[in-house]
Amino acid sequence: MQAITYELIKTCKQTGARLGKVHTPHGTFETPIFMPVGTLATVKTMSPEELEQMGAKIILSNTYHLWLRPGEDIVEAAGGLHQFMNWNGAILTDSGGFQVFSLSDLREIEEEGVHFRNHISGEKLFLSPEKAMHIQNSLGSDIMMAFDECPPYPAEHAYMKRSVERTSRWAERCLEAHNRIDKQGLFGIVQGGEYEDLRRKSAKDLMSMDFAGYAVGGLSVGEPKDVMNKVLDFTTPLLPDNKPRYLMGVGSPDSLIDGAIRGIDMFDCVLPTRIARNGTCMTSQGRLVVRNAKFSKDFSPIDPNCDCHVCKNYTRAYIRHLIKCNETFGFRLTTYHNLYFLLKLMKQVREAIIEDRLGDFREKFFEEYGFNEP
Ligand SMILES: O=c1[nH]cnc2cc3nc(NCc4cccs4)[nH]c3cc12
Ligand SMILES: [Zn+2]
Repeated sequence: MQAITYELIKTCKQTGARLGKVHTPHGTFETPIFMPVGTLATVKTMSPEELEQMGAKIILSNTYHLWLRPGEDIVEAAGGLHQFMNWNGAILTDSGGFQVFSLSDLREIEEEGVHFRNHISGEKLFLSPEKAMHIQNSLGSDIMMAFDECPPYPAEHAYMKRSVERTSRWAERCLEAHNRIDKQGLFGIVQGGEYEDLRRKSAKDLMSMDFAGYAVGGLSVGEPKDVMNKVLDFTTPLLPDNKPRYLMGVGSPDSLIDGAIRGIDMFDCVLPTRIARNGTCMTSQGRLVVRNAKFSKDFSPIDPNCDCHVCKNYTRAYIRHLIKCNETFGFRLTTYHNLYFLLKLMKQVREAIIEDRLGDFREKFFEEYGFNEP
């Protein structure tokens, strides 16, 4: 029995968005959904209890980081990642390829795998499809990602073609190495950059291999938003209706809505937690830099339209004070609110899909948030 199954509930009549359910060994979640990122086995400054309280159902963690520190053997000895970090919801782990390219130098890509330098100790390391699968098996994540190459943006068509062909061969090797079908689901990652012919080839290759779900990779790497939306316009329709579709690394409110409209079910991004730690909050009226002096005597909540625990109990003046004094509690408050804001946004997207009005919702949200698109 597959560990991960997808149930299509409804498609929005106004857009290409769809409401679905993903069943995992650690619970079921509705989609479209946002997944908070917990790279080092913690969603920075949040406790698992707070994540549960705010409605998070699935979080992300990183194979590369946990392999380096504390080591997959220690996580396995703890009984796996869920036990180690005391998180009972679902966990998805990225496979490490992207992190190697975005964090390490001295990278050599070969057919066998990637040689690189540990970005902390400087020692030489090697990661292959088989090794990435072994580490994820030890971590015990519910959803594992195939080992892929995410080429830089932009990339020549010739390079991208060779890269897609190798990523397809690596995907095959990941499937062969994946031996816990009943406990862990494996998603393939579609590459191909902005080239429709290569996206078609990548999707066709991966769909012939029958993964539990499909990610659209190679995006949110510096390309303009209209390029991302164009790639999604011709890529998501290629993917099967009965499997989850995951857009990697996307997390700004406008991109979440535009990705859902184009048929994406799952999103992750470090944005909400990263900007929170420098005192920037997402609100229904746009971004608010709460450390700004103009909020020093502002005793209103971060977002008057937000019903989160932070907005009910704390003021901009107090949070600004904490951030200015570099008090950890201040970062906890901005992080909690930002995550709650995106989780609630996706709940509103799901409601709009049920009522066939996601296009109207987009227009109203964009206008209030201040996105310049009409
Ligand atoms: O093709 C991909 N393959 C596997 N993991 C990814 C993660 C990704 N994360 C982003 N963007 C978000 C970022 C996070 C840090 C720097 S960019 N784009 C991504 C693309 C990929
Ligand atoms: Zn709030």
